[in-house]
Amino acid sequence: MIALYNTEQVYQIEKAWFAQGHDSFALMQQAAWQCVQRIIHAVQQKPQTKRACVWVGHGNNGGDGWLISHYLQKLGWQVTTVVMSADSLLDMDDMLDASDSDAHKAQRIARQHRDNFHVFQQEARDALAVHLAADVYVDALFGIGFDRAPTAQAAHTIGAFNHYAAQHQALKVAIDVPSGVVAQTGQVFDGVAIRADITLCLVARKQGLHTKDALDYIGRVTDIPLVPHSDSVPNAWLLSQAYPFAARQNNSHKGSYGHVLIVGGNRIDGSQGMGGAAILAASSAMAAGAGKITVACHDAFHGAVLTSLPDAMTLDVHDTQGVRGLIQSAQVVAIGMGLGRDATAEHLFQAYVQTAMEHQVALIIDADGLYHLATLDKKAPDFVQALKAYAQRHSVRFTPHSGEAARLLHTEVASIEQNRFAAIRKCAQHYGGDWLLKGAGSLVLEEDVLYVCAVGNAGLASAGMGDVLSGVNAGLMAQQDLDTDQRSLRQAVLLHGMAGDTLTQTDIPATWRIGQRGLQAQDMPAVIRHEMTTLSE
Ligand SMILES: NC(=O)C1=CN([C@@H]2O[C@H](COP(=O)(O)OP(=O)(O)OC[C@H]3O[C@@H](n4cnc5c(N)ncnc54)[C@H](O)[C@@H]3O)[C@@H](O)[C@H]2O)[C@@H](O)CC1
Repeated sequence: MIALYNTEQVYQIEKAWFAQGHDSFALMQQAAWQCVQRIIHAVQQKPQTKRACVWVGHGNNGGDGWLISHYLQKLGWQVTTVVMSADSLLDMDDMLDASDSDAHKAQRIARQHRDNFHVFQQEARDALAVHLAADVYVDALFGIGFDRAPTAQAAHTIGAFNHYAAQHQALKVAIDVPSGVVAQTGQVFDGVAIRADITLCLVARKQGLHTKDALDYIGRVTDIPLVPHSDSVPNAWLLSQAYPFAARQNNSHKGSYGHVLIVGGNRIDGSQGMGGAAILAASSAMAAGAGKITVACHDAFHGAVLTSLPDAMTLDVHDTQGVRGLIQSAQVVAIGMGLGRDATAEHLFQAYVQTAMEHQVALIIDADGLYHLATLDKKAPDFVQALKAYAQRHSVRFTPHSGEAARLLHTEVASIEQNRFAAIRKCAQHYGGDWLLKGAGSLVLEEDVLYVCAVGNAGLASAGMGDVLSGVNAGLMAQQDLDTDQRSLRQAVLLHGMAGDTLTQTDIPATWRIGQRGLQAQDMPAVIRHEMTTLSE
């Protein structure tokens, strides 16, 4: 797994390196030289490619850019350097002094050899355009220092970079982080960021590159580690490879693979029903290998459940005595998918979770279950505290998207989206247990270790996909013969994402292939089964 770092950690790694006596400007030179090597490698199929347009900002990322301009120039490339703002320009008559920043040293070196650059001005953008023909566009405007909404100047420069790079069909190479992407969080403000083909990530892989908006801007990421830092503990890990499954014992029976109880699929009188949520969860739990499934849903949906999944048993979700009895014999209760949000559903949720805790049954709380949990956090804090204490000793998984997480933390969705890494940690601190924060580049916090999921695609953004994920989660958790990793929350998230990717790949048999648009939750269970098989071979 690739280690992911937050920006403070990256600055810390650099600081520790300098504290050992290494020179910071030497590191910048090394960074720039290695970037140049990667750029040359990227265009090796087109040896005639020797025109670059390098856009530089005023921080150290810009320093990298000045040196990249200089080195490419030395290698015989035709280079145009575009400076974001005249404020960062040095007076070349001033002598170099000891207090010169690395970025200034870099600029000085580049300009001493060839004092030729253009300052970007939005008003004079068309006049500049004649100088901007190039095969490679290098983005050295901002790196990890970019931490807020862009100023007008920054936004105009980023916009112009994207515009002219597209006009010249240039390869777009971002140095360290595409400018406009916040390396800490993956956030992009109002779509203003460089759309890179390649991101050359310096020192350590930034956590924000793999989640949220960043996924649309990073292109292919290549690491340039520069300094050894294996002793630094990463903030998160990038998940891309599921664990293989062990073969089943010959001498086993359905009881060996666990009993999943799905509690959801309710219908509130006078409103629409949500039986499909329970059906999707149950089919997916079965596809993930659970031994037995019972679906506790509104009895209006029992026929539909049995039609689509004859292997399941059904029970009325309002039959509290019956459901409580079944909870005792289940390995896992997955509760909330289409459970409804009225007072009766809230009462059922609290009663069933209470019973699961009394009988030490593993829990997955999703969808309307999370809605009730947020309400009970205010209304019945003792219950929520008891669940938190229970989650310290037993497996409890919470699987919100940003909206549900916002409700659970009694805040706005925007504040979750601003920093999903912080939000998932807050959720776990408040409620205990293991967490999945769904969305592009889903985050998983399991046993206090943070992961970012690198599989899955926008096709999974459709109704019912969360129910499928809860089912996969429950199905894996129920199988006691599997080891901890194979039953883990991260394994469920990977399986779900991999199934989505398989369905939308272009190089698979036509019978399986579905595009991202139109991919349906009901397409998933069969492919989840296929992924399980692939992982078992
Ligand atoms: N010597 C070193 O420490 C090394 C640093 N390196 C480079 O240095 C970069 C980090 O440099 P810096 O810390 O100087 O940061 P940056 O160069 O990323 O940007 C810092 C500047 O951007 C401004 N800024 C931040 N957000 C803004 C916004 N929204 N709109 C407009 N201006 C904004 C800041 O006020 C600051 O002036 C790395 O990403 C990497 O590219 C590499 O050269 C490796 C070695």
